[in-house]
Amino acid sequence: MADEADALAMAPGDVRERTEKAVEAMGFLGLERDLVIKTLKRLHKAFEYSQSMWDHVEMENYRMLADEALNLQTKLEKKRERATADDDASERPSRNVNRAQSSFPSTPRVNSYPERSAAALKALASNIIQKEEEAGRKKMQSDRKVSAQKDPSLSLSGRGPTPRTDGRAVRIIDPSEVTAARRRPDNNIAHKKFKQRKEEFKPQISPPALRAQVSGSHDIRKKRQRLVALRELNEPGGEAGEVAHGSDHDIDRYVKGQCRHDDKDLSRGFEAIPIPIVNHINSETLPSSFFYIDKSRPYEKAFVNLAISRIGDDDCCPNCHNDCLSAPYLCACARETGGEFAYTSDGCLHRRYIDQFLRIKKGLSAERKHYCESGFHCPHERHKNEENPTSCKGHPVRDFLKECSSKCGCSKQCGNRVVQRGISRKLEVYMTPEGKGWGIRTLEDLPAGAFVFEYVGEILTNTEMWERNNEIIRNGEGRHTYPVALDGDWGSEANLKDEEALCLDATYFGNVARFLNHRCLDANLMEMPVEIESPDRHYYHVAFFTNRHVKAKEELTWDYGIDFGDEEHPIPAFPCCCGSEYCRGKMA
Ligand SMILES: C[S@@+](CC[C@H](N)C(=O)[O-])C[C@H]1O[C@@H](n2cnc3c(N)ncnc32)[C@H](O)[C@@H]1O
Repeated sequence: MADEADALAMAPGDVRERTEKAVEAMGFLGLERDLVIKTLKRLHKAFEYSQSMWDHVEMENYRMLADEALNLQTKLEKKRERATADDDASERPSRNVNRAQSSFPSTPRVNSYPERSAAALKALASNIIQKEEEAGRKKMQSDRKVSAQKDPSLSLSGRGPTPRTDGRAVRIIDPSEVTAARRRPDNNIAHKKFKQRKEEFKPQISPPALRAQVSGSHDIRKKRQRLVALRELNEPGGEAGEVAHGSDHDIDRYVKGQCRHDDKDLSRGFEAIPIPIVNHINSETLPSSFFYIDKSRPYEKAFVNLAISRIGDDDCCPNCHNDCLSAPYLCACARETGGEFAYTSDGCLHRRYIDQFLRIKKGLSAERKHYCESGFHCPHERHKNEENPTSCKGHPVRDFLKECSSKCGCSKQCGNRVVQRGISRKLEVYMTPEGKGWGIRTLEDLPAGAFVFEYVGEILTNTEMWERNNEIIRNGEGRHTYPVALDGDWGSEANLKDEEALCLDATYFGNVARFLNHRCLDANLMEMPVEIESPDRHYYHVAFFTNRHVKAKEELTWDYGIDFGDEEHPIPAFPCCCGSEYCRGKMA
């Protein structure tokens, strides 16, 4: 029974349901969904991602959540006010995280809800946790006394809380102690506001009805649904139990969807060919915080304009039929690639692109570079040291591939539509034996120039990406994000703002390319920028092609272009174990 209750608390469906209930309850107070989700994340973190957070959140009609949401609202309002003031004072907001943190003014605010810092919230949570543990210990001691009287061999004296299979300690909650620990003086504004709003709702919803709506814990039907969901999650490949190790992103994840990886097909049928997941090395499973998507999507603020009206008559071939490659004339879509299509009739990238790539890699051809016009406004450089930015080190000039698009008259099978048709090669995600974590290998021989996959992820502005990285640094998670800058055209834009420059991040949402490992210099894949829907090259596709023949079962690799010696980079590079004779990132 105890196990069942425990497992119930960990079921992702349960977390999602509880999140929704909390959002709904706060909606009655006029608190917005985004704010509530953010607050839940803060609480989640403050409770060290323990599922016991939910018990506290749901107590007393979500009183704690209402308090914290109002705290956060005040904080965000203050931040917005400050940002507006800063905007007036200077044109560009600060990007240096460390400085931004330390220079946060702490001016008291009049007529606002008292603000609580993350540290204070953490202190509050640890106070509650301590109380719980104390209560748990007391309860265990008394339980032990009873059990010892019944069966002396069950005595666990001196061992502390019972370890769970997931490594976290079980906390036995005594609600009366917890409530006492959280009780606040009567002049608690949030509580008053909450009570007042509850009064306002009285005519429409009686307190028991509200309670049923916001909690559902007494609703037998809901309980049964939870149990069914739990049973499903306990099937092989399910992720029951993983939630206990969740991060800040968990709540987002449960709001956005569930991540259950199917060992038979990572893509859940979204790709034409299934992508199996195999692990013959250890017992690790794929990260549950990763969700497979087959097409890139903007995260929040990225401006991606794919309007048909932006495709000019010169950028498409409306008069073509079937296959542009076998037409007796060269259509407009070949003009972009120098009057020749980029693909051969067997669907591979033309040899000239591979040769050019290899020449550049081997240093035989000078890499052409674009330099940001004003030098010091390079998005790559300016965040490193805002006070004293380094000048633009140049962006490689990329030869874009251009595929036929929605305004072209050819068919989906046209030879100039390779990347947009998606993955067509047999691939496998597997646990690498060299300690690189998961990797990708091909299950079939691939000729040179074969399209393998594109890099799919969330489309973020540079600002959003830095915020995401900084959050990871602040949380001391020691994790990496997996962004790829869409910098193919940065060099041609003067004063490109961080709010406009884009990148793809596949850390949480992405396709199989997210498991592509790095190899120094002699990797077998090369990346190519591809223009499909948008001729402006602000947003484009990053496609991977083989640069040589690759044998079945070989790992697919890419040279990330990491500068392993870059000490200014806020996230240290991983010690490389690519095994290449040209390795630049080996540990000493
Ligand atoms: C894009 S992910 C690739 C998938 C990753 N291996 C995984 O298990 O999720 C990049 C991360 O993989 C690991 N990695 C990639 N190439 C590596 C290499 N050559 N040596 C060691 N670790 C590597 C690093 O941890 C890096 O941050």
